[in-house]
Amino acid sequence: MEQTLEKALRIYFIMGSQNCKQDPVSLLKEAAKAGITAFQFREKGKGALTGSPKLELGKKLREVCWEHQLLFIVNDDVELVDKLEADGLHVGQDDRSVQEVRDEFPEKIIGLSVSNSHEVDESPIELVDYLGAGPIFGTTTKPDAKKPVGIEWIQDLREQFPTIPLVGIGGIHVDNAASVMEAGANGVAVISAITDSVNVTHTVRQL
Ligand SMILES: Cc1ncc(COP(=O)(O)OP(=O)(O)O)c(N)n1
Ligand SMILES: Cc1ncsc1CCOP(=O)(O)O
Ligand SMILES: [Mg+2]
Repeated sequence: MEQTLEKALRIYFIMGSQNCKQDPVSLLKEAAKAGITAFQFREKGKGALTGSPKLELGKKLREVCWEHQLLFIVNDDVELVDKLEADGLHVGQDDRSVQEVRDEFPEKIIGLSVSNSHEVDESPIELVDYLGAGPIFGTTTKPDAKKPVGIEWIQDLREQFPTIPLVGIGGIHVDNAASVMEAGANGVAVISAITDSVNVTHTVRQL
């Protein structure tokens, strides 16, 4: 990966088969051609694949990322990182600890979710490569999401960490993505903005 992580996280598409009304591989291809800059394989929740079907889908999605020089990040599933030769792993506050995953993957990109100051205070931020901040706006995509924190949370994090790569997540769509960037984020992480779009190419370009 030649470009900086900040630039690579600019349009960060997250998805699993459970989010898709169409074939996930075709959807990722279309989004990749339209200009997404990173992808997170998040096969999780109602209807998600497990075991070898999950692995096989992950391989196909990874191929698309390789073809388009997109970052390929795995959500939660530590076991899949090496199996899928992923560029990195995203963990939240209730997942494997940052210290453990950094010990296991010294060279991989590690992203961490932070939703409030307490989580920041309790997290070894110096061990992670980027932060996922949110949910910024209301979302129905993640049923167990915390309460929306607003773009003020991006501003707070940017003030506290002037240089860390930072993406906003949660309820981000074409009409509010600019406000997240203006608050200090390097990128927007989106699921339904793209999976529910009737014109993926147009949506990605607008984002
Ligand atoms: C970029 C990014 N930011 C935040 C999250 C959410 O992670 P987490 O809180 O662990 O929730 P799940 O996605 O695992 O349900 C993310 N996945 N990506
Ligand atoms: C995974 C995740 N983490 C916080 S909100 C969220 C869901 C984001 O989905 P959407 O972009 O559809 O609101
Ligand atoms: Mg998680």
